[in-house]
Amino acid sequence: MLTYAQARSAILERIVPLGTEKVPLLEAVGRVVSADIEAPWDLPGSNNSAMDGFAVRAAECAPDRWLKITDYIPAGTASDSAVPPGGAARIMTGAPLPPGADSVVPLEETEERSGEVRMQKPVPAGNHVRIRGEDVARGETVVPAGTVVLPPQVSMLASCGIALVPVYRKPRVAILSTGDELVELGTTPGRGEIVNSNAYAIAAAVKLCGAEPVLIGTARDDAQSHRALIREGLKADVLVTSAGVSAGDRDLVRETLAELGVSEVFWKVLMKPGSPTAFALYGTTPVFSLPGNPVATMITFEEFVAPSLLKMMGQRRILRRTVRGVLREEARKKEGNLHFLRVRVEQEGDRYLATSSGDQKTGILKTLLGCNALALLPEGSSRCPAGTEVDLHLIDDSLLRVEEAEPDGTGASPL
Ligand SMILES: Nc1nc2c(c(=O)[nH]1)N[C@H]1C(S)=C(S)[C@@H](COP(=O)(O)OP(=O)(O)OC[C@H]3O[C@@H](n4cnc5c(N)ncnc54)[C@H](O)[C@@H]3O)O[C@H]1N2
Ligand code: MOO
Repeated sequence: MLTYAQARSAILERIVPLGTEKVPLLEAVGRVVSADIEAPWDLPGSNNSAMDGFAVRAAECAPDRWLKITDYIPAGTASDSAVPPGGAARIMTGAPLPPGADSVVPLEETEERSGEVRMQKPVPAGNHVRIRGEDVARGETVVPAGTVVLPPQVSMLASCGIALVPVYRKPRVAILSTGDELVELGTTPGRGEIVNSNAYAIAAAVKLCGAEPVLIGTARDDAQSHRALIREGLKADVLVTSAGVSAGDRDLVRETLAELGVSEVFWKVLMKPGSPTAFALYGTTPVFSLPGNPVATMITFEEFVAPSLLKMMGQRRILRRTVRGVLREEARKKEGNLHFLRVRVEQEGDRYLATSSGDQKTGILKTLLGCNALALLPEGSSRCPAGTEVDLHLIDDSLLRVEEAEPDGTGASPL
């Protein structure tokens, strides 16, 4: 049986980025640029004013000299008439500097009388002038391949007039539930039945990765139903199945996959929850068979599927931030398996302290809601006393945010 680390490597070394596509600028947000993007023009496109004021010839601006106002250049216009010696052009922020002018004097540093203006202090050449191309030169790479598109990239791409952005494709992830006990959301379960929550949990996690979930339904516990839906699922970029993957006599997922030509890379991992996980490939299409217990489903998604989807989308940061931390209380486990303990981590100075979020049985879902990290209790030990140092996979970023929003929503910084 593979260790968790071996299983994760066995998966990730087989995952390759999907193809690329060009999408409208706003659809590129959060996605990864697949080719270097160059500026088609200089930014700014001309020498222009950084202030509302007067465009002047600096050398003509002796203190107490009145200059004739010869032009008016609001933003959005451009003037070809040169500022004559002894003249000044009224200019607004962003408007191109007229010929002859080499400096701008802000309004508040000037004094005006009918048709004339005087500068209150000496004017250096080049004052408040933005030089053509000083931000970006035409042909310069403004967004390199591999960059995640965030608002600053959007600002730059829009400034460059780039309406279609080359990005890695989002995988379509088929989600297949299995089991006769499942009823759909909206139906009250009868005796022996449960709601198919895994399909929704997996879909939510797929969405948060930036990929596209496709719920393809529930396979009943018979070979024909499994075959039909797995065939359907294999048309997607990724297939994720839930349940039917352990030792039960109605666990049909693995044998149906094999029958349909899907090659298994591994089954079973030395981890808890999640030991019956299987991973297989259909050509290059990854197939993840996750165990059915909802906590095991979520943890194996988090540890195996999420990094794979991110890698397929060209992301370079595919793993959660891992820090070393200390258990506040003793934890017991079975020797031989790596245990993922649901914990709440708090930072005290430069130390991370982890407290169990409650009952750790795989059947207890509640404690997954209350945790912000998974603590990895190593394979070799059976007892981890308080104070044991462990790896912590931080599964939400609340540790990085310090300001709390007020209940009315005020108080939180948007950035
Ligand atoms: N003899 C053995 N029995 C079990 C083993 C084992 O190694 N030998 N492993 C146990 C472990 S660990 C897990 S985890 C489960 C995983 O089993 P399966 O993946 O085959 O899943 P099922 O048995 O079909 O279901 C397990 C559990 O999850 C519930 N479930 C299933 N689908 C959904 C869904 N879509 N939404 C919500 N809940 C779901 C299901 O009702 C069961 O309670 O096997 C142990 N047994
Ligand atoms: O390992 Mo199972 O995945 O405990 O719940």
